[in-house]
Amino acid sequence: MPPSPSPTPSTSQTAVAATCAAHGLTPAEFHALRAAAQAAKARAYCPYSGFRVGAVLLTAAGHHVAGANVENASYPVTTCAERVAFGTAVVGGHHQKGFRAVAVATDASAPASPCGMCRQCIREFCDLNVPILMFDKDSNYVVMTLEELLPLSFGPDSLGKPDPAKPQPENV
Ligand SMILES: O=c1ccn([C@H]2C[C@H](O)[C@@H](CO)O2)c(=O)[nH]1
Repeated sequence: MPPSPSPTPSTSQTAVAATCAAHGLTPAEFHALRAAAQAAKARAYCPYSGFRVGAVLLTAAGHHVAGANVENASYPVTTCAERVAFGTAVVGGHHQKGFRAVAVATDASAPASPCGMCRQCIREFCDLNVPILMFDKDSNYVVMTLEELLPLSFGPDSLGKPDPAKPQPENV
């Protein structure tokens, strides 16, 4: 069963500790991801929607890779924060060692979850048990795994391809 979509108040340290224990994060990592996603949100280029989104990836090595949504006058050209972050991670050479978490922050009054296209992008680079941390304007949060957000997903294994998250010469 997916966890309740009801957000957990940011002030609940007990809940944060339980969330972290369930997903292999420390509370310090959790709060650092929240702060980094909120900082990335401030960098959004969103003159059309005014809806700021920040996304931060926690790499296996413990680095943060940030993204924010980048809109365009031709609306469909817009790139979501999550996909900006993954593109940056690929250019930085982070993608083949895997990611431990994805954090997303918005100014919405309830935690917003990644769009379908971004869920599929996350699926390309993350294991199904990777936690997606979603923060609202008050730092209340919901955490769900990729598998909970994208059940019965289509990925590299569906094509009979090797897992790109594992270091392999042909993926370099
Ligand atoms: O997962 C999502 C969903 C939407 N957006 C952005 C795209 C657009 O700039 C704005 C409104 O849809 O939010 C993201 O960055 N990530």
